[in-house]
Amino acid sequence: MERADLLFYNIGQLLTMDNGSDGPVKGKEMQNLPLIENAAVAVKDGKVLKVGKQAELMDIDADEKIDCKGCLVSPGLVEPHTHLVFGGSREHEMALKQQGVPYLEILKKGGGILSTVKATRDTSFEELVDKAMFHIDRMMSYGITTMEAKSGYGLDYDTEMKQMQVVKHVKKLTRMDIVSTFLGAHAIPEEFKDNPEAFLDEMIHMLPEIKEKDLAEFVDIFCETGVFSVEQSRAYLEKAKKAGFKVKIHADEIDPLGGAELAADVGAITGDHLVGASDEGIKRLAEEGVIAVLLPGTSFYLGKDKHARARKMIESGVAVALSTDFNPGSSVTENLQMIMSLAALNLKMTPEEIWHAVTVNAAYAINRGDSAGKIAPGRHADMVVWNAPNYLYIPYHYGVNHVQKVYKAGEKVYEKAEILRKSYTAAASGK
Ligand SMILES: N=CN[C@@H](CCC(=O)O)C(=O)O
Ligand SMILES: [Zn+2]
Repeated sequence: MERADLLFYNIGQLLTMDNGSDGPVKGKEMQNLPLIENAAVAVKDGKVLKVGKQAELMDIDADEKIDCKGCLVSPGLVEPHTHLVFGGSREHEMALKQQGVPYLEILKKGGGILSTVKATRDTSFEELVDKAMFHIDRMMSYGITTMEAKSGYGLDYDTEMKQMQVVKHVKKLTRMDIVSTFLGAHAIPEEFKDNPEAFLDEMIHMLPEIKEKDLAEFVDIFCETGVFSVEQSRAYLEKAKKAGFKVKIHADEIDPLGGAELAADVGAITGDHLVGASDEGIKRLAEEGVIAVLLPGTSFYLGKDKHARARKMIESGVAVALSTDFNPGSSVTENLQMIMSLAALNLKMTPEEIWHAVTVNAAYAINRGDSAGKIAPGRHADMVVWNAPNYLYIPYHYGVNHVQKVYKAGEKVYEKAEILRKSYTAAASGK
């Protein structure tokens, strides 16, 4: 008899996300959801041993059998765009936004990103580690098992290095898989406000050391009005590629500058935000196979009524991924399930497309397509057992956490706590 360490059984719906082929799932293909009903999954040595109909797996002898009670089971969610490491917080900006002060105006006056830069420069390594761990744990509780983390709140050598060293350090403290991105070009610091080119040169000079110390896999830039122009971004990313990095772009987030076209031109793995992406830009993303990382929580939180054109992107053959954009200014949430609801409501994505966007496509967006985002034999058993009867339910019931249990490489890393009802149920029954 075959032996396993774990057997997940009585799974009502199992989203394997395994369509038998490699690469991100593009365009209309995102509608075809790889799903098995009445399923089971066997796990051995942290890896998936067998996946199939329950009847085919019940003769496997397992040390631990996990009754999924007819619920939904999916791969661990993948979060492809976060600004994880920062000092302080910006709750005071909420009132400014309510008074109608635009996001880029707050930045121009030295607030926004620049106020977090000041706080991050003033925060110790140890405090940043604790703070990052707090947010990582919360993301894990929402079902995320693989994520990306950007620097970008230092804007000087010491603090950018500190942020990336924090990420390197927290990787040793958590079961979360974390992919690091250098976003030194996130804003123009006060010291360089009249000479952005010199600032970009400073950031470029850091690249060999970042590479040598293995502190980041990706380089990213904020291409936006009042931040870095398309031409500055192009030159910067070309140099980053020469230094051996994969590249990403904060593109067309607020103003439509041609960031999507730039992402296609430079062969970026992803273009992120893309709220203002042009028709031509979307066409080019599809042609060049650039993954669109959409962040509907940011449009929601900034009070915008303009949203990324997900339907147009999918109809044009683009692979779409979704993310929280977790950061202290434009999207303050670790809840990727909430983003799934916003993608349904504001981006008009279907539930089938949304599940692709938070698993397999998000994994490819951070170069983890080979290891995350699918439940398939030989892969790490990163799995979520949901308190939900089916996959439609998660975007439908919004704003709350539906996770029952999270497993990372076959190890349980989170289980929902029970409400302590004993005293009042006893009182109600007169005992
Ligand atoms: N737009 C640039 N960066 C972040 C916001 C960072 C911040 O406001 O602190 C974003 O992706 O939205
Ligand atoms: Zn961002």
